[in-house]
Amino acid sequence: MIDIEAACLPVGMGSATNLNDLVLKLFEIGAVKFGNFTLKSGIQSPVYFDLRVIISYPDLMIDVSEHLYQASKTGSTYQSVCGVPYTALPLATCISTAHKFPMLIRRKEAKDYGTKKIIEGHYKPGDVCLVVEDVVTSGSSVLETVLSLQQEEINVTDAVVLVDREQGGKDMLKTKGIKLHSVCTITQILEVLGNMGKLEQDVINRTKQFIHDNRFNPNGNVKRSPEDEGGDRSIKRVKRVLTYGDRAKLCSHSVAKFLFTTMEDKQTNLALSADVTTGAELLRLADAVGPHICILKTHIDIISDFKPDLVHDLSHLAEKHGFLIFEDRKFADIGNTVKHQYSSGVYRISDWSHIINAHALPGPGIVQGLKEVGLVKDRACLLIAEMSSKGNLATGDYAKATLKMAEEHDDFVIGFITQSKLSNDPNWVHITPGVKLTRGKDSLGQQYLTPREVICDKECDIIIVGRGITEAEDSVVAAKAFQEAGYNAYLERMQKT
Ligand SMILES: O=c1ccn([C@@H]2O[C@H](COP(=O)(O)O)[C@@H](O)[C@H]2O)c(=O)[nH]1
Repeated sequence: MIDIEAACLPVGMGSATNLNDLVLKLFEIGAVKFGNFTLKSGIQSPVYFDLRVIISYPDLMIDVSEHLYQASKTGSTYQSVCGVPYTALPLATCISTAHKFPMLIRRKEAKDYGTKKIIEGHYKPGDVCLVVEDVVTSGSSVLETVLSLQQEEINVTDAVVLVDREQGGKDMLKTKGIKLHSVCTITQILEVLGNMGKLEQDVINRTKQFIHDNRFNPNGNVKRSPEDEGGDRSIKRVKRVLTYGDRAKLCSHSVAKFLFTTMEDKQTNLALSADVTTGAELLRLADAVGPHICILKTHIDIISDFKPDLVHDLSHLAEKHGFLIFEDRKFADIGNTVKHQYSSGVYRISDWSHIINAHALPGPGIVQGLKEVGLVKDRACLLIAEMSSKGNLATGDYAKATLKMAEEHDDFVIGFITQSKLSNDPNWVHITPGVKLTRGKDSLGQQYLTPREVICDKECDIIIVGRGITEAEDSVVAAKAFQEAGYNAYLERMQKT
């Protein structure tokens, strides 16, 4: 066990430079830039941190990691140190080797659907780990690493970051019981560079204003500035038609990003609802129709001969053809129960299904429960806002309340099962079941719209088609027809908007 207060500097390692020199050096090597930058959220920012470049300057690496180490000295005792992948990995390594701290590595993705470990290194339940990060904005990256560690019963009480952008990350982490220590804040950087005459006053003012206007609340959502909320009507907003590809670039969730990219690349907004009852039939259909779809939707509990091999083989087909798997489980219980239903039992859904869905009916606890399982595995959730069946009770303000719930969990929820578009925010994916080439209904209340009605008129993104394909004489021919109808409707909508 290492007491961080008691740990001494290794021989040959000098004390770190002062903060002013460190900030100046970061500025000089372009690790801190001022100008006009488009962040991954699509937001224009006057400041950008690219701390990856530090690895090209070994002396600076030692200096930065020593500052991190000093900032983390809080009297707490840690058994290990773990960097948030990827930029903070070498920094954690420097701290580890300089101060003889055992290191842990968190894999960014659990390969082979959870069979490989997420945390590498030796540890035991109850160990306390210090998390290291380069820049904190909303705090979500630190939290992802914390959640992975906690899944292995490793405790995290403190995290240390080189730059706190002061956009709400510290407060968010505090709500999760994590104390965030920083080497410097963006305010300090502006002050140091301003005093050294490296920045014009208007750049400093613009940056301060940006930080003020783009704070995240503890749920990870940006608190909108007055202009964004329409407070200043004199600011004109240019409406731009966003393609699936544009939206892929805007999305912060990896599953939504992959989905929009796939839709653009494969020219398909078709999800196949593979409602067949044997494993062989499911695999045959997935392999045959795979080139034409972006999602394969399953009801795994209707497979009469289910064996774990089935989802393993299905996952291979998903990789081969480039589609996502969506288990249409429609979770509808309290948070604690859905956690078990999602992670364990016969189907172990979270191990293989990229997307799941849930009813909003039980309240936010259901999303929180699912998220505790799915977030660390990079999984995504859809909330069921509207249903296709006649006489369903999801009416009135239900969809609006569902949207609000999704907004509070937008690190895990990527969109909706719905019959119409709920929001203009391009991050949300709107997915619609109940689709055939002609309008109609079945004998048990299912109601069908056409691809054009769904994509062009209702402005949804993806059509879900089941029996229109599975009961067709030739499922591939039918899938191609739906792919064409769905994608043409999208192109028509692009022309129209
Ligand atoms: O509101 C909803 C939600 C889910 N579904 C599911 O979609 C498919 C539709 O199959 P079809 O054969 O195309 O009717 C099915 O798996 C449902 O469980 C839905 O239809 N409506």
